[in-house]
Amino acid sequence: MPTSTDQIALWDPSSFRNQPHGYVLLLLNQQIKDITFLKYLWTNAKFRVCGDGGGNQLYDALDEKQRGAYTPNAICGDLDSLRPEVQEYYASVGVDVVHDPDQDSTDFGKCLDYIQKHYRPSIPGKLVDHVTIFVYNALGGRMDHAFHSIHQLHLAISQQRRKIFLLSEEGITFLLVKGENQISLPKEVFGPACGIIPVGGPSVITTKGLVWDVTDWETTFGGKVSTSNVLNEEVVTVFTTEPVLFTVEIKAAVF
Ligand SMILES: Nc1ncnc2c1ncn2[C@@H]1O[C@H](COP(=O)(O)OP(=O)(O)OP(=O)(O)O)[C@@H](O)[C@H]1O
Ligand SMILES: Cc1ncc(C[n+]2csc(CCO)c2C)c(N)n1
Repeated sequence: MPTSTDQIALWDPSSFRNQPHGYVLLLLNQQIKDITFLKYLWTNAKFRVCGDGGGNQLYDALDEKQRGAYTPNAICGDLDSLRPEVQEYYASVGVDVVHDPDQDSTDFGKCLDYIQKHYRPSIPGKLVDHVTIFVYNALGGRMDHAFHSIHQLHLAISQQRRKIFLLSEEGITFLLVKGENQISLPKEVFGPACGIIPVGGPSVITTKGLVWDVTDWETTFGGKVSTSNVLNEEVVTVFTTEPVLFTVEIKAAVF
């Protein structure tokens, strides 16, 4: 869940740049396109987990000299993708390698369970009531995996203590909740292109801060969907009757 004040859900997708109480970085199994971006995310994160073959991707993206500076807290999954030499290396440097053979749940889900069990966000003198998780490389590969990632965003709404952002070098995607959402989108980080996608079924939305704003606009697949929209302000407000996906480009200059 986002931070909320008086029923307004507040979203800060640029918090991967610097977050006072830290965030969790979850690395999935897709090729790392830009290691500079991953290193940037890594440095600001407080806790890092790889989903199964995500461990191979990390291992392969770094040379021997750099590898020791980028060791995750854990690698979790059914471990059918993690190569033996990669597993051996990370186990030997103290990474918690967790094998869960269950074939009714995904490595992504197993990683979220691990994070819930092992990571408590903290900030001195302040109550932190949710965990922010940036998931790197959750979209854009196999379509069933991409939809599973979107499914995890829906699960996170009912699991109120979790706020998940799916991000890559290209953009960031997250699920807006029913009601009013206020999204902070600094223009040096995001844009111009964005979209609002009714992944959970028909919804009625009202927006403020976009070039093509809409009012009481029914959105549904087969009806109308706002893609190729453009940011017009640094704070965008979306009122929605059902959860809808918000997606926005990240500027390469950020990292
Ligand atoms: N091509 C991809 N696109 C998007 N996400 C991916 C892709 N490949 C893997 N993932 C994510 O990374 C996690 C770990 O991937 P890995 O390939 O190790 O899993 P897997 O258990 O072998 O997958 P499966 O059995 O579904 O093929 C997956 O649970 C999935 O969330
Ligand atoms: C209805 C149904 N569909 C697919 C799977 C397969 N499956 C889902 S998660 C998972 C593990 C992937 O690492 C596997 C193999 C299932 N069990 N039940």
